[in-house]
Amino acid sequence: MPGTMPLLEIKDLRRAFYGLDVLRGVDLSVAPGGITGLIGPNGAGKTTLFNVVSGLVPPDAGSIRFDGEEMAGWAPDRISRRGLVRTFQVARGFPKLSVFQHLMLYGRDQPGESLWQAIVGTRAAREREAALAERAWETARFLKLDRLIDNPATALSGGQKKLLEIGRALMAEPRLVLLDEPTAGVNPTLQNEIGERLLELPRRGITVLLIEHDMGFIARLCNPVIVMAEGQVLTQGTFDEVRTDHRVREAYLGRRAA
Ligand SMILES: Nc1ncnc2c1ncn2[C@@H]1O[C@H](COP(=O)(O)OP(=O)(O)OP(=O)(O)O)[C@@H](O)[C@H]1O
Repeated sequence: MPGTMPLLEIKDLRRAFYGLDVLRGVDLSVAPGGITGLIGPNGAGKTTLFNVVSGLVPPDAGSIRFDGEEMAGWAPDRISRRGLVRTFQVARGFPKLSVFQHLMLYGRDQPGESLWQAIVGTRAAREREAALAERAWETARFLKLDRLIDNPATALSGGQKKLLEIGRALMAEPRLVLLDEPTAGVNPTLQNEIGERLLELPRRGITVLLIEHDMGFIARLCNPVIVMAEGQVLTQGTFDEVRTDHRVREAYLGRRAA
């Protein structure tokens, strides 16, 4: 939308590893309220961009403004408390915990909660725990994981694990979620299911930026689509615009030929 302040605005973001320039001056912005796709050939720097934006890897240079606030170089927990949360390509987890426990764990680190209150079991802490449990249930229902809420997370299928990973991000009450390949390795039925859930997020006030290699999924969900290649943003537009852009084709073909 013209005139709308971007929710996320990245300028000239740079990061190298052992002399290899992986992010070579990334400029992009994400408007609030939609699902933006981030695509590009393997090695383009997409996951590294997520790592830097979420605070896992500090940038060498550049600016990351979220909702108008500069957060380049901040620690991950400070960033997520501000409402910018990411998921990982390979869902990480704790083998012994149930779906419910996983969700509760990720809802915890909220402003206003103190460990001391939790230890002494004040009324405020009990109320907070109850509210958190309600949110865990609501999140599980939203993702259709409620039937499985007491199961160990390890017993979930690959696709259900992906849903749980999204659920953990939602427990942090984000305003922006970065999803790294939310449907990689998932069967088509569950992929559709995940897509349907994601389409709901903007209606709940959650903006989405997602990396995906499945172009059908990108076409169905994402507008705009940002294309990265060799550590920079190559172009952006609707899926059809970028699909027919010869520079995008060359970037993909170039990598395959390499
Ligand atoms: N911590 C690191 N140490 C060294 N090199 C790294 C590190 N993180 C990323 N790289 C390198 O950065 C380059 C870009 O990787 P990145 O994973 O960001 O690309 P990508 O676009 O996400 O690719 P894919 O689509 O395959 O996931 C790769 O050459 C990778 O080896």
